[in-house]
Amino acid sequence: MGRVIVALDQGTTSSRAIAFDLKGRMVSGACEDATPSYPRPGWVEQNPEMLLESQLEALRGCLKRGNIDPGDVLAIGIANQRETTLLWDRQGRPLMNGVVWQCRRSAPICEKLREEGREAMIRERAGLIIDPYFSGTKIRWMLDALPDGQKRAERGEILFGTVDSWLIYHLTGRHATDVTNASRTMLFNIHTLDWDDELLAMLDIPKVMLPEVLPSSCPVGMMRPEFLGRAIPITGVAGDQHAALFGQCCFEAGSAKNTYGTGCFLLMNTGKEPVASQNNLITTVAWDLGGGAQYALEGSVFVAGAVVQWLRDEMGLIRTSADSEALAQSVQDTGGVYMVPAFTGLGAPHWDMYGRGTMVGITRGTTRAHIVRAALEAIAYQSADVLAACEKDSGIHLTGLKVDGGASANNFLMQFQADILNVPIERPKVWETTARGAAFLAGLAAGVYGGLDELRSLYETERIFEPAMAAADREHGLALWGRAVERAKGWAKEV
Ligand SMILES: Nc1ncnc2c1ncn2[C@@H]1O[C@H](COP(=O)(O)OP(=O)(O)O)[C@@H](O)[C@H]1O
Ligand SMILES: O=P(O)(O)OC[C@H](O)CO
Repeated sequence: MGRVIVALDQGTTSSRAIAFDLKGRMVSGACEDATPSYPRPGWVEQNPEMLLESQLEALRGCLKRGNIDPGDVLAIGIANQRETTLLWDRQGRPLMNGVVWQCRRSAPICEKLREEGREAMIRERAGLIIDPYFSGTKIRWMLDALPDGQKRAERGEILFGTVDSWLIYHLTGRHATDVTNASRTMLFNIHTLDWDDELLAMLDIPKVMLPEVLPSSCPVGMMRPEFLGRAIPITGVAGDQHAALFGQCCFEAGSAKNTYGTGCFLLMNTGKEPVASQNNLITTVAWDLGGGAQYALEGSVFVAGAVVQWLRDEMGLIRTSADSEALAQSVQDTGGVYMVPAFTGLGAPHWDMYGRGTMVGITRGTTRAHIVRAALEAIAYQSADVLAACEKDSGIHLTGLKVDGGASANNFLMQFQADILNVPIERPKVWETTARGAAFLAGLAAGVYGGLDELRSLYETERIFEPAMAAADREHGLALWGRAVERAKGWAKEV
């Protein structure tokens, strides 16, 4: 095996390590479960030690499976689930379970921020909407829950980080994050690219607990030799959705990708200036290669592939996630069933933290296949809502959308997505674009790649799904979907 770049992709449900050769081809990979726990309705947690251990296990597995000598690993790049909030002490010991991005526990803190009229200020500085999704209110909740939490944090005894920081801290000893991850905290000013004193004061979060903010492609530190027997440079870090945008080579303003993983994240590159959303999207830092930030508009949908998992694990309607494809194709339509999988509220563009899942239109004739099809269609409808907002905000009409993530393997879903958007869907040969993006970021800083043109030349399309639905059917479907969404809103306040 020749020389490689290894990407660590720490996601919501799995930790993956993937080795790429210098042409960006996957040469080895390993995956370990990173299962979250759900201690109360709407709460989602992860054990920080488990995140680290599963990631290291995946790394070792990837090298072993590919027969890769650690000496041939030129650089490591990290991509991670974003917003998930961890607190640890200066010995690196976690102080409690990590609060996962999907967790709703800080909803009351968000409500208070809304009552205080902070919306416009947060949107202007952080580019974000007030929602428990982002790290800031999670940190507040955690400091309140820990004995003497606030005082200890003020004394510098407690460190905060998203999953990238947690990994970097343990792998290198440095307390650092990158601009993309920082831009998801609600504490970071996306214009100055620095922590924002007013946002910190708003939540009473001591600056001393925050990591140093780095570009997404730069020398981060050396992974200590104790892990693989020799020191290896870490030279790329980005939130997973930003890494996927990069891995999809969406380098120009107006290019966009949608990742179908646990959730669905549609990001559109908007260039060197942040675009303020008028349609309930968020403005985020796409990446910084060291010469300033590139920005993106993002629509985040909380539940996408996770609804398929739920049909499999809780409802027992399918045996594997992949089975959903044939079952959905076994019926002509959903028989009038619409499912809104708002299990953890609704993200963009609705932002209803009290929304909950619903299904409408069930009859005695509704079958398992109808329900599975309705779930897959819901993933596409949610993405359509987000894309419509993206087009309105940017004034750009998309001529194509690149896709990736576990559920993008589903051909029924991809065809339905093309139909409902009326836009061709392009699926790349390398589906692990998140990992590929992290490897590209690391490879640029390590001097493996000469620049963006070289990365572009490595991109290969696997399949294009052309839209084939009549306009009237599309409009009918979207209208009924909109009505179903209205029914899901606010439900947690009723029960
Ligand atoms: N063929 C498929 N059809 C539909 N959903 C799928 C398929 N394969 C995987 N999934 C879903 O995709 C998700 C896993 O995608 P992945 O990109 O690995 O997610 P994450 O990075 O969020 O952990 C799971 O929720 C799974 O249910
Ligand atoms: O773990 P994923 O791939 O579903 O991504 C999670 C997102 O980064 C959350 O914002």
